[in-house]
Amino acid sequence: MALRACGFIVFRRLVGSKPSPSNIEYLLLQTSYGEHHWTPPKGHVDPGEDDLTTALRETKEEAGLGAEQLQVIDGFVQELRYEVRGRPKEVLYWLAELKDPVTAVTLSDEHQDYRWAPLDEACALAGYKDLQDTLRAAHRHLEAK
Ligand SMILES: Nc1nc2c(ncn2[C@@H]2O[C@H](COP(=O)(O)OP(=O)(O)OP(=O)(O)OP(=O)(O)OC[C@H]3O[C@@H](n4cnc5c(=O)[nH]c(N)nc54)[C@H](O)[C@@H]3O)[C@@H](O)[C@H]2O)c(=O)[nH]1
Repeated sequence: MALRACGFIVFRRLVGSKPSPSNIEYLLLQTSYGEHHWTPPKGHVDPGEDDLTTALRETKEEAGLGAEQLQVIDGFVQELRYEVRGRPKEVLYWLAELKDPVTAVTLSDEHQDYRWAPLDEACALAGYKDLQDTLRAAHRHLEAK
């Protein structure tokens, strides 16, 4: 059976700026283990847990951002499929805006750094083409709104 993880592409709009896609920054977290790769907050689905509940729980655990601080954006969810140590993995990402853009991010031991990055920088940090495509799809979704 495939590993399954769920998370949120969290974005914020810069303070004092007009609502425009060019003023958007995406949150990426850098793991404190392995290759120190960067991803949005996400993690494995616990047995019996609903996918969206996992995404919210992991975002709280890994970034300190709770459901009350996030506005989930309608009509966006993306599924990534890749292999981890020879096993297939599925990752579902929803999209959410941090309501108060100056809210502090609080990391857990799983991550050593975080970055609020505009689209191009976020894609450069993400590295993986499927995650880059997902970030770009999220950006297009926000531009179209
Ligand atoms: N010491 C140690 N401990 C680890 C390690 N590994 C895990 N732990 C432990 O597990 C806990 C994490 O538990 P959760 O938070 O619930 O899970 P996730 O958030 O799902 O986190 P993971 O890190 O398991 O999974 P991925 O992010 O998926 O990375 C796995 C590999 O997939 C590649 N990869 C990553 N992203 C993409 C992508 O978007 N696209 C593509 N194409 N490829 C991608 C990349 O090659 C990467 O190396 C930690 O607390 C540790 O205890 C490790 O290497 N060393």
